[in-house]
Amino acid sequence: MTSDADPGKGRLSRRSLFTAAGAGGLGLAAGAVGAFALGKDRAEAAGDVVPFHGAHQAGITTDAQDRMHTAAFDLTASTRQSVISLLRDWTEAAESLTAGRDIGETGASGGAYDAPPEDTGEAQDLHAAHLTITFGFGRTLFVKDGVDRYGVAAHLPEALIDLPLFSGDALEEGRSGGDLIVQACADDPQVAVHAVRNLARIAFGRARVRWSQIGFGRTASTSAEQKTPRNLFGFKDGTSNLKVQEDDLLAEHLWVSGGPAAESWLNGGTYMVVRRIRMHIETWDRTTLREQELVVGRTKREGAPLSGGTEFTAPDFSMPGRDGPLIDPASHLALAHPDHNGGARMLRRGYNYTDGSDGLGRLDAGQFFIAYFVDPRTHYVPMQSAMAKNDLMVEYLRHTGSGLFAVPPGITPGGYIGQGLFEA
Ligand SMILES: C=CC1=C(C)c2cc3[nH]c(cc4nc(cc5[nH]c(cc1n2)c(C)c5CCC(=O)O)C(CCC(=O)O)=C4C)c(C)c3C=C
Ligand SMILES: [Fe+2]
Repeated sequence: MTSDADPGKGRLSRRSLFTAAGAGGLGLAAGAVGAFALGKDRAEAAGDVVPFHGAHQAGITTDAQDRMHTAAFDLTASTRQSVISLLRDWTEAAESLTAGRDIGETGASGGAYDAPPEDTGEAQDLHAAHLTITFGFGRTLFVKDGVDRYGVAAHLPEALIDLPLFSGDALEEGRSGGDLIVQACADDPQVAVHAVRNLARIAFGRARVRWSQIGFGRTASTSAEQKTPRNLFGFKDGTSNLKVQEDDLLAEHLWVSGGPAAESWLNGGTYMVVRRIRMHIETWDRTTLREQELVVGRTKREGAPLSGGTEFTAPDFSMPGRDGPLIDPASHLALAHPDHNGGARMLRRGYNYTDGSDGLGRLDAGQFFIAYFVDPRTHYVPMQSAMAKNDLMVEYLRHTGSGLFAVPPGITPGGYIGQGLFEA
C-alpha cells in the first residue's frame, strides 16, 4: 500500500502535491503531478503508511507511534441511517488520512473558491507519519437511559459493562464515557490532530466531541523491536507488554473470538479501556530513589525487577530481602503481574500528557492509559480493583477520566467500520 495517487480516484498524496508545486508551481499540478506520483516520491512516502485495511484495526498491535490524539464523541444523530452514514464517511476519510492524502475529492485547496475547503489543510505538506485511526463503540451507543436509540441493543456485548467506580476514582464527567471513540496515533503531532479535527468536522450534525486528549510520548512498546520508553516518573514503561510477535498470547488475551451469535460482529475485535491518570509528579520528585523503586518494583536505570537480572528477566516474588521479599507485594509490578491476576495479560498503548498547570503551580501531567484486552471483566476490572486498594503507586496518582469501548474488527476495502454490527 502506498500513500500516493489512488488510481481509483485520481487523488494525490499531500507530499506528492507539495513536491510538484515546488517543481513548477501549482499550475502544473493536474498534468505533471502524475509523474511525481508514480516516481521517486511514491517510494519515499510508502515507508510511513500503515495499511488501513486488515483483519484487525490498525493502531492496536501497530508499533506504538510517538504521538496521540484521542477523542470521544456523543451521537446527536436521530436515526440509525444517520449513524451508518457517519461511519461510512469516517471510514472513507480515515482511508485517505492514513494514506497521507487530503480528505474529500478536492482536498484542502482544490475546491470551489466560494466554499469551505473539504480538508482543513494543516497536514498538506506532511507525510502520513504512520498515522493510524482506531474506532470503538461505547455502551451508550447500544443503550442510553434505557433507550435503544439505533436498533443495536440486541447486539450489546455482555462484556461491555459499566465500569465500577474504583476506590479513589475522581472521575470527571467531561473526561469520561462517550458513544464512540477515535484514537489517532502518528509520529507527527500535527498529523494526529489534523485527523481528529477533520473527523470531528465530518461528524457535524451527527456527533459532537465529548472530550479529547493529546499525548506526546508513548509509554509502551508493542513490538519486540521497539525500545522501551519512559513515563513521567522516569521509569521504563511497557517492558512486559504484550507484543505483536506473540501471536498465541494475542489470540488468548487480546482478540475476541467465538462469542454468542448476537456478538459475532465483534469477532476479530477487542476491548479498549482509557483512563486519564494525573500523576503527582512534584510529590514524586521529592521522593527518594529507594522509595521510587520500591513503589514500582523495578530499578529506575535498567528497569530490572528488584529480585535481580536485567530488564527482561522474570521477577521472582519469593526472593527474600532483609525485611521481606525484595519485590514488595504492594508494588505496582507485583499487583500488575499475571501471576497475581489469574494469568491475565493486556496490551498497553498509553501516552504521557501535560495539559498546562493547575493554577496551584503544579503541572497537570500524567499518563493517558490505554489498554486493549479480550474481556474487561477478567482482564481489567480485577487488576484495577486490586491496584486501587493496595498499589503503593496509588498515593501518586489520581484517575480523572475513564471509558470502556468495544473495538470492532478491521475493515475490508469497500466496507465501513462497524458494518458487521449494523448489518447483523
Ligand atoms: C489496570 C492496569 C494498569 C494501570 C491503570 C497502570 C497504570 C500505571 N502504570 C505505570 C507504570 C508502570 N506499569 C508497569 C507495568 C504494568 N502495569 C500494568 C497495568 C497497569 N498500569 C501491567 C499489566 C504491567 C505489567 C506487569 C507485568 O506483566 O510484569 C511498569 C513496569 C514496566 C512494565 O512492565 O511495563 C511501570 C513502570 C504508571 C506510571 C501508571 C499510571 C500513571
Ligand atoms: Fe502500570
